[in-house]
Amino acid sequence: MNLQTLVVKIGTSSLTQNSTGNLAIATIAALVETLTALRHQGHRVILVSSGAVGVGCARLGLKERPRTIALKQAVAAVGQGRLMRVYDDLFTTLQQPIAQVLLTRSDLVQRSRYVNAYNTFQELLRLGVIPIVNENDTVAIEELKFGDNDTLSAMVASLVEAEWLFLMTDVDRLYSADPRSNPDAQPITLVQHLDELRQLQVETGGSGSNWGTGGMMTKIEAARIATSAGVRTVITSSQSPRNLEKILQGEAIGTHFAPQKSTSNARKRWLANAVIPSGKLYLDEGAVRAICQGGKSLLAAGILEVFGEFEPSDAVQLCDRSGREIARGLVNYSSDELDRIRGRKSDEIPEILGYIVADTVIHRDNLVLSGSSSDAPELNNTDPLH
Ligand SMILES: Nc1ncnc2c1ncn2[C@@H]1O[C@H](COP(=O)(O)OP(=O)(O)O)[C@@H](O)[C@H]1O
Ligand SMILES: N[C@@H](CCC(=O)OP(=O)(O)O)C(=O)O
Repeated sequence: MNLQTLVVKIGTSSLTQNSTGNLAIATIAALVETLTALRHQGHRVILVSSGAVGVGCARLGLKERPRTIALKQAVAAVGQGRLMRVYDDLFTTLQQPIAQVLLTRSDLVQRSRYVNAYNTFQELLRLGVIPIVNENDTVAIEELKFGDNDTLSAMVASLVEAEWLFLMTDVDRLYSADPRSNPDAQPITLVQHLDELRQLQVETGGSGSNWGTGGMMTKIEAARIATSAGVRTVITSSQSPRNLEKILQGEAIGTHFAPQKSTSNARKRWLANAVIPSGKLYLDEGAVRAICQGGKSLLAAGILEVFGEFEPSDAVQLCDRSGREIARGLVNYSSDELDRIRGRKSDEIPEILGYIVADTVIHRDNLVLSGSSSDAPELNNTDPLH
């Protein structure tokens, strides 16, 4: 059998009972059995588990999700420990070692911490451990949060170069609208490209339970991140974890999102998926063409407008005249400097600024196309991860 890296995400609505918020023990036990079986078959398995806030609420007798950030962070601290205790008891029964990995967005934004997280996951997987990942809710600050575990799981799948991301939830697949409120909603089984969902006018609604967050919206965003990193993504029911094995054997269960051609360059994957842009550059048609079709670096001459405040080495979005993002990259100049040199030739930079940092505003090595990063010509791979 083809041994693969699998990231499995399970949401609060599946881990807890909607009416009481208590743990759904049977679901968790079935999941633990399945993941252990997949491990024994030789697959490398990572579980991204929500539930800290939900379990914390149940433990403290709170009847709804906390609304203030401080309360949510406190409740998550109560719930995370209990959740891990349950997982450890069940996995230990099957002699399967696990590890707790708590991440915040800032752990992936900074390149050195991203590489460090990558190395830690590789060691855990090499040791045969199933890492159980959650957002570090207790310390995550608003601007540096994943905010939902669908996004977190997609970023983890991209980080570890997984073959599969399974988003296990309380519906069996994606529908054209929320099946709870629309009995006529049509099931969607295969999405070759996310543009199809726009054409089908899929409604993503809110969460189906009192405890889940984001509903289908965050799952589709997760599918976008994962598939653009080359990870096949499946939305499937948490009620039948054994289905994961059937899906791996080729059965068409759930909604499948086909992987897109992705860059093999790990640094570019980090740039495309993990960094948070601090600004935006609007480019003229010539610059858009040079970047999208020619695989060229960005020069100051092609920049029309500069938005946001940023420093050299920060990430920015590159947009065409209409504001559509075409690429992301790490700048050689600050926003103040770019405001002064935009639209000007590179040989004019020393005269305008009194110095020159680089001929390019963004070198092609630090640039990745949005959507299908693979369109950019591949470069020599000098990345420490490869
Ligand atoms: N188009 C759709 N197709 C399927 N489910 C949808 C759709 N739009 C909204 N939903 C709702 O999304 C819910 C799952 O999201 P959520 O409660 O956030 O789950 P989780 O806790 O697993 O992340 C479903 O119960 C369903 O009611
Ligand atoms: N980190 C949070 C999970 C937030 C979240 O995304 O929840 P869900 O939509 O149920 O996957 C927790 O453990 O409660």
